[in-house]
Amino acid sequence: MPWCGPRCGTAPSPAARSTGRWRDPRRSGRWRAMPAEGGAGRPLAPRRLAPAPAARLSVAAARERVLALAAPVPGHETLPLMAAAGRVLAEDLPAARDMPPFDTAAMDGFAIGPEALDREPPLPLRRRAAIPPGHPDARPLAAGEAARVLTGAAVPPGTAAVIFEEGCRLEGEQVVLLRRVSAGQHIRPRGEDAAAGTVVLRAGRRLGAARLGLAAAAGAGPVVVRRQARIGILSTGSELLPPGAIGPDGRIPAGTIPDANRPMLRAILADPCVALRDLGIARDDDAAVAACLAAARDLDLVVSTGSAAGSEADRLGPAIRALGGDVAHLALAQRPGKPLLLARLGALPLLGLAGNPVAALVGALLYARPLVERIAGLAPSALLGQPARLAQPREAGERTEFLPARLAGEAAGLPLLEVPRRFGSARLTPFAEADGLAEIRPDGAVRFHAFEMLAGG
Ligand SMILES: Nc1nc2c(c(=O)[nH]1)N[C@H]1C(S)=C(S)[C@@H](COP(=O)(O)OP(=O)(O)OC[C@H]3O[C@@H](n4cnc5c(N)ncnc54)[C@H](O)[C@@H]3O)O[C@H]1N2
Ligand code: MOO
Repeated sequence: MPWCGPRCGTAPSPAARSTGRWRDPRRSGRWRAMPAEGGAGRPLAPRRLAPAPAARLSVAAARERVLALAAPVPGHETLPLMAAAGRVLAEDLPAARDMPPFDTAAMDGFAIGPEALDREPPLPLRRRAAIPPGHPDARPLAAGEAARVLTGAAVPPGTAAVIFEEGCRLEGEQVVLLRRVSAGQHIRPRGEDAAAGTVVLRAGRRLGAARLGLAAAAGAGPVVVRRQARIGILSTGSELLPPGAIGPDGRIPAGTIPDANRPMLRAILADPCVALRDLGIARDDDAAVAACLAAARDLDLVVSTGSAAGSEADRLGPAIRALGGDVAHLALAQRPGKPLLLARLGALPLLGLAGNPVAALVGALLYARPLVERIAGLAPSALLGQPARLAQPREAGERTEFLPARLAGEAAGLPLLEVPRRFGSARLTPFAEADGLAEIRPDGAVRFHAFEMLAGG
């Protein structure tokens, strides 16, 4: 199956035009019918908004347009630290205490005083009772004493260094130092990581695992974070059945297909910074679309699939216009996912992805996810990818292609990608074995986008 309908293949050559047939370079040996021109051949849809190829937006330009659709949410909330994993800090976070809060033993061993530093071994010292972590001993170290300390314990006042136990021998009540010790050895001085009051985390940073650990180490209690981005997900199309739903006879009713897009959107947009609202399926009539959008008025964004191309059955755009909103249909220089709808209904922005499931998947990864990140106050993930090679050479198309790709090893230090022989914008089966997307640009450059990097696996 080709990526898309007959209107969006590469342009036929003059020779092909003369025969009325043209060759699809992606299906060697297979021929497709020549696209109808003007009024000849099959009837055209009464109103279609796809601009001419020259007006198609590049992936980078489309991302800019999409990211301009909405700003980061302004609201804040205060959460206990343990509930703030993955959230975005709304205020700078200063250390509540010195880090570490006291001079700390970095080894199991013995705390020694200044008189025992840099001395020729063996050096006998009097052994003092052990200081375990969490049980500080405020008595200063006397001259000639060595206090047993365990890693993480506060060293007693007057400690000049810690010698680890492997460098000592016990003889009755004595500890004999078997090597020279220099000042400060195996001590983590109070405040060496940060002094109390120092800002250790800036507003706007996400509290991922490491930063959450840092916040906890800095003594943070409740933290002020950005409120979650409220995102609605909507499928459009009268042919859709809710995912998992089957007819009473156990079969899918004639003419219907399961909604494959909402589960994908849910998985791609799920994030601690996001509160997702499932807006369900809007049938192809204006009242049904309006009812779904009425349940979305308090959201920060709706991401929909289907109805993006603007045929007469696509009611999303007309329904938004009828409600007083603005709608723009874009055509992108990419495959799949050529049509993209941007809309605004009052304060509510809407991003409409193409309905074919692979187009919806690619659109959600390339456009919806970065926009949701921006709304949540995160930096939108860049579409970097790794330079890669294809195991089987492929002709580049006029548009940037995104194909399911399996990692098949490495060639000249680059990931080697296998792309299935048969794929299309309505075929999800090749993704069963895919590790990510292969991006093939019109100039032939190939990039690999691992699902882990795109949140799409
Ligand atoms: N005359 C033209 N026809 C089409 C063009 C074109 O340029 N001229 N573009 C084709 C391309 S490319 C795409 S992509 C689709 C995009 O159309 P829409 O976004 O308006 O999507 P729909 O028409 O609503 O659906 C397309 C296709 O996808 C199936 N679908 C929709 N939603 C779901 C879902 N949630 N789960 C599973 N499958 C879904 C739907 O049944 C259709 O088969 O338009 C082409 N046509
Ligand atoms: O190629 Mo369409 O744009 O099937 O997604």
